[in-house]
Amino acid sequence: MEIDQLNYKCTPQENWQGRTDGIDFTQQRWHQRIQCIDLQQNEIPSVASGAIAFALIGFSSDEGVRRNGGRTGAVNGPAAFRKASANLPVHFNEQTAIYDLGDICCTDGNLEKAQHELAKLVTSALHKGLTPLLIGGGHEIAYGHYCGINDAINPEKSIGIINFDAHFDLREKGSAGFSSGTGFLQIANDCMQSGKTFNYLPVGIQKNGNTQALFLTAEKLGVAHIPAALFASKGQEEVLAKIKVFIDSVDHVYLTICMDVFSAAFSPGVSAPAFTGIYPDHFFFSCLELIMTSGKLISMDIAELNPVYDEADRTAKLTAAIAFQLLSAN
Ligand SMILES: N=CN[C@@H](CCC(=O)O)C(=O)O
Ligand SMILES: [Mn+2]
Ligand SMILES: [Mn+2]
Repeated sequence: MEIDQLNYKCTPQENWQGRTDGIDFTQQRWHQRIQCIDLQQNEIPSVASGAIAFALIGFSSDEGVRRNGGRTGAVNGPAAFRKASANLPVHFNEQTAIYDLGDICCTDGNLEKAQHELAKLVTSALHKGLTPLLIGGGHEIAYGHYCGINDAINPEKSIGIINFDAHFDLREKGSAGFSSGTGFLQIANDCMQSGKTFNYLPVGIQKNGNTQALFLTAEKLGVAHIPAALFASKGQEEVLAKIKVFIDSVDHVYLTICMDVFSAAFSPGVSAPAFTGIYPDHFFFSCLELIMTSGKLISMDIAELNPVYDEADRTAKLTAAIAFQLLSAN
């Protein structure tokens, strides 16, 4: 595929370094399995039908958070993620391939261009039969990611967006332009223009992280959200039931996880920490399980990992643990 070199950085294979217990498959860790592809030299590998392959793609951008007046640093999220996940033990099948396709970068303030390059890469990876896992970067990753999915699928089919996030990210374009807080309103507007239904389920929403105006925008758009408070044990069945009903109502699911959905105790390395956020406990992982086993998950991302504010790498390690779950199901 054509990729603008100004927006692209391949991952050198030697960046995947870690502990080596042995070379037998059962002894391996991620750094021994992940294959880096330089998209300026090589095509995205095709996947044989029936085989499973994931495309790891970084979105190295601070621009959306900067425009949104937040704390920058997520530009180095993809690098922190690779470092934190290199030693993860391999629990996927020997036939499963994981390609690191490198980073789409925004270095010149032109966020729209970087999102466009990201969308093109996502579309190409999906056309080749890969399942993308994107690592941000700010939550401006979502708009580029969605556009790429939308371009890849049969236009008759619907996309449902499940967003684990403390925030709606349904802001109007600000004086600095579109940002990390506007992505889902941009998608809603695109849907409106093309006559598509906007299927959006924000999960883990905090009252103390969103203005009344944002709740009203969600209501006007017909967006039903799952509040963080419902993650308390008495609400858990309802959370699972609501996610299931949403999945049943769409053809494809795009999963996006904003690392600030978690309590700041677990996820301090983000722009806008949620002090009353959800816990990354077994219940959270059972929500992921429900989505992963639906057979509808087309593409996923994890956004807002910001190593500048991380403590003892715990947000990076949590991001890695979520990716581990997402990639180890088969
Ligand atoms: N992607 C983040 N969005 C949040 C950030 C909130 C904040 O910085 O306090 C938002 O715009 O609402
Ligand atoms: Mn967000
Ligand atoms: Mn958020």
